[in-house]
Amino acid sequence: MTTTLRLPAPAKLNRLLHITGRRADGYHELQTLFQFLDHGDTLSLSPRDDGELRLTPALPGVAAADNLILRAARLLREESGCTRGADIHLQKRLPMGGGLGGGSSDAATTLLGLNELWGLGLSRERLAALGLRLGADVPVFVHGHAAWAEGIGERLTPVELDTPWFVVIHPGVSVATPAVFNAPGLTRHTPPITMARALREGPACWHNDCEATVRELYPPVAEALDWLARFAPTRLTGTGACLFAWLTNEADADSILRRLGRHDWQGFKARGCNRSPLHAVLEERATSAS
Ligand SMILES: C[C@](O)(CO)[C@H](O)COP(=O)(O)OP(=O)(O)OC[C@H]1O[C@@H](n2ccc(N)nc2=O)[C@H](O)[C@@H]1O
Ligand SMILES: Nc1ncnc2c1ncn2[C@@H]1O[C@H](COP(=O)(O)OP(=O)(O)OP(=O)(O)O)[C@@H](O)[C@H]1O
Repeated sequence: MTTTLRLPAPAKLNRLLHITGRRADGYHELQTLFQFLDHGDTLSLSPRDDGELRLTPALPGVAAADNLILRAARLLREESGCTRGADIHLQKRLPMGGGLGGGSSDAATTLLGLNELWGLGLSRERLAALGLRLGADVPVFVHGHAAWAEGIGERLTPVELDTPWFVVIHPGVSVATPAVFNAPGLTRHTPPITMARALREGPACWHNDCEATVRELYPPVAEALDWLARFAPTRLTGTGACLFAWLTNEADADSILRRLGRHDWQGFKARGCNRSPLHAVLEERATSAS
């Protein structure tokens, strides 16, 4: 019987994103608070004995060789010496270039899922280090806990945040992360704050340093930010294009979504989670197997 692992690849939000410097290699030093959503992509993974790695369906505009799922699978094989293959099916829900970390989350789910399916036994630390070679956002998805992050986003301290309802809007444009980080006008020198202060003061001291640049480069994002802020406090996630507002109850989220009514904007509601839905599924599996 073939084992198929069906695993979530949740979205993340950057509840704040402060840029505090730029390294010699061009990457930016940041401070951010990552939190997961109970909404995301789903991957189904089954082993193949002929060594082939197959992914369906193809993602529009992404060559198979560049797909982070296949890159993660190949990296894991190179590092472990494993020669097995896999069939991977991706149910994509997260918009690409949305700031929700969809590609990074798919990569992390692939690393954890194939580690289990192929019986490799690599530690979370080792998988996170491999993930960092694929993207700055991959390690938090591998570790699976809401986190205060520094460095380029890889130095993680687990935190417990409030878990409100969120309304997330995608304003119909795709933002290229490098275009934002390379913009001359980007704020790059926000004074660092301590994690203790960020947690003590809460959203009053949380902002996203990419917002001004993204507003300028992508006017539909600016329009959506202004619209959503009429109802509740609103921020950009990552480098956009998605933005989110937080609400104390689900009914308020529903009420905002009913007013959305624009065909070029897509919106959804989701609950914030401090533990990744991926890790919840993997731990449930481990418990029921023991
Ligand atoms: C903005 C965030 O989403 C916040 O969580 C991430 O820092 C971006 O993470 P990511 O999409 O995994 O980004 P990567 O694929 O590693 O980098 C894409 C490009 O963004 C820029 N980049 C990214 C992360 C970072 N800390 N500094 C950067 O300058 C670099 O030009 C890099 O070539
Ligand atoms: N499996 C994948 N899913 C999504 N994008 C992928 C995948 N593989 C490669 N990519 C490429 O990575 C780019 C960034 O995708 P992603 O969905 O992670 O963006 P994002 O949400 O803006 O990420 P971040 O918040 O980490 O900046 C896409 O535009 C696409 O070209």
